[in-house]
Amino acid sequence: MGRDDQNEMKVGTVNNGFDADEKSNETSFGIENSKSKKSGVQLDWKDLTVTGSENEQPKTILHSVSGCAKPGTLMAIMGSSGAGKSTLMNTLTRRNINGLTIEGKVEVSGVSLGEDISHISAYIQQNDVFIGALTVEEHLRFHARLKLSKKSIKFQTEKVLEVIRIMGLQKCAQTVIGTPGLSKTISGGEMKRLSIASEILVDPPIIFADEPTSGLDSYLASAVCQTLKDLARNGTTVLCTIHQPSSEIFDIFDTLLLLSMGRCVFLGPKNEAKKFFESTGNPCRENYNPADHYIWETSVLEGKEELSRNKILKIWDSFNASDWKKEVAAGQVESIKSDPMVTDVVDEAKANKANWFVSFYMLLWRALISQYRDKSTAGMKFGQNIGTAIIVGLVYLRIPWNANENPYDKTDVFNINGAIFSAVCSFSFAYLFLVVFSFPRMKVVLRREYYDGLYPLFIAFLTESAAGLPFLFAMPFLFLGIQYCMIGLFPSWSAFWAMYLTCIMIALSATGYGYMISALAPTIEAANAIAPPLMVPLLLFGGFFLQSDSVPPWFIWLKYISWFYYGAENLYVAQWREGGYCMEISNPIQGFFQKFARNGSATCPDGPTSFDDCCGIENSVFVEGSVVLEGFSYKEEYFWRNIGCLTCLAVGFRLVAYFILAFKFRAANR
Ligand SMILES: Nc1ncnc2c1ncn2[C@@H]1O[C@H](COP(=O)(O)OP(=O)(O)OP(=O)(O)O)[C@@H](O)[C@H]1O
Repeated sequence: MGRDDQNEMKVGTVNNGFDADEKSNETSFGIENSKSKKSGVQLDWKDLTVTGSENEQPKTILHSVSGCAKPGTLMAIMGSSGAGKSTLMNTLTRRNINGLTIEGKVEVSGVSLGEDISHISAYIQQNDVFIGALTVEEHLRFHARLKLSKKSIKFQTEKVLEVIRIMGLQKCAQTVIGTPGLSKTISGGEMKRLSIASEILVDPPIIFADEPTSGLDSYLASAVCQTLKDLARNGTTVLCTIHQPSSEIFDIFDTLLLLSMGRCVFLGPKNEAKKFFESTGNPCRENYNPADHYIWETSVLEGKEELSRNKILKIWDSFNASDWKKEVAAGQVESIKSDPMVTDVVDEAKANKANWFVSFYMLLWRALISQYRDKSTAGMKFGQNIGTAIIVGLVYLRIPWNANENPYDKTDVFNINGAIFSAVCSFSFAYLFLVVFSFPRMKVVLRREYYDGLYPLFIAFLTESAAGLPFLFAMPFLFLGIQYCMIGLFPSWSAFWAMYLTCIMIALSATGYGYMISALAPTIEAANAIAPPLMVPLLLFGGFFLQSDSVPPWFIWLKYISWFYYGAENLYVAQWREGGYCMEISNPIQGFFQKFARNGSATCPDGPTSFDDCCGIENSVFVEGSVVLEGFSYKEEYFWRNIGCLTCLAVGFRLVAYFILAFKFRAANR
């Protein structure tokens, strides 16, 4: 069978038709039985022993668990809390296994896939994770573009509409998903259905569902399980952990895997479990929910721990000696011959994944939509910038500079330097805090999508940085414009553009540092706590508070990674390289000597005039801006060197941030 045929078959798994053998799917969301079932794959796990550690002592979580799940069946994985359900699911899907030692084999139709199992399976996790700003349909389109990238847009669109119909999401297709706790969201049931919809877009041969009914009412829980059953009926192998299902929901499942104390105490057809428990001397009472009975009988009861453990071990022994166990072993033998179709499906899934360009485009699209829709945050960022500019402007308010009518005087020099210092500080803090929560905030989504193989990490990082650029370019323009009007900075276009370029570079460096902190911090609270102490040393050694020469030698390196150091020098240079100020001289003799001492540097901008008539102010001399720069040891010729250094910082901080993220998201942390 060619790949296209296989694909046609997979795509055609949902069509109009109804299998009379099956129970009516009146509560499902509407997957109808396929006329042509896909061939499907079998999942086997053999002698899985999983060891973790507790109080630095090794702890066996799963004890030689074996089993198989056949195509076309819906398996319930049940057990009391702590029985090992999630560990088994994680081991099978190769997720969240950091710190665990795993022995044994997991095979898909006889092929050991390792981490590639993610290409052939879908994992519907317990917590639904979405970017809240997207609508239901946009979210599915995003997934379709990344997972079915090699298919035409028409195909992707049809697939999206199909899963919307299958999962009964038509009513909320255009509704924004929302963020729990922050904004109005679609309902819990709709979220769960959307999670399933995003996973079945590619029609995976295996579906793992971890507690898909948690938090749903009985009708929705039953509908979700029936939907999984319908997917199974069409040839998918479905495994589902479930907690205390009602008898109606339990009835939907085909097979039961019961875990207790990390041991498989039953695996077989659901209806046979009753016989098995009877055979162990623990029959289920009439009219009692069998699922509750099985869990109760295999739970370690408080106050009767020893008794319960002995009983569970007896049940385990009975199962190991039973025909059901033999059947499991026999079922596994069938799949020992590897099926080459499995590697074809994996290759096809990999080939269908988006390339870097499409991934970048889609992630950028999603990030920009999120920014655009999140009006309150965008408004806050905008308001914070404008507000800061106005406050600094009001504090240092001054009529614009004019060579003849309103030249700077000594107080203006002091104020303007203060204003520039305040601007660099407020600017830096504002931009750093603009991005410092990025990764803790998107960590959950990023983690899930990256480990699902949806896109490479560096693309996610690049788009996160790129999405903020319009803001980074626009805001300094507005900020500087306001400052220019209110503070009366030196009014020349060359000074303005030099300041604008420097402000952009400061913003890029500060955001780079922000991304670094963001990548380091595990939570939003941690990012909030560590950002100021990590920024203050750069501010202190940036040259405002300590002259460069007096920086202690062991802190000297801090100066070189401080954007304050390069940025402030450039802003002062831009302000003072063209202008100057008028200094009143109360004593003409003192003025003469000052002028003489400066070797003629105190002159009027319009040419030499008498020192007592500078800039139209009597008894004053014009002091060139270079004198102000000299006071700070700033040099005009360092302007481009500083821009170069700021560029290195902006890139360098981002690279460090990326490497921190890559370390956190390494394969061993899956
Ligand atoms: N990484 C780990 N290191 C050490 N012990 C672990 C680790 N992961 C899980 N455990 C322990 O293994 C046991 C089984 O955990 P698991 O989460 O698989 O149970 P569960 O059946 O899914 O429980 P629940 O229904 O409450 O989610 C628990 O006692 C748990 O504390």
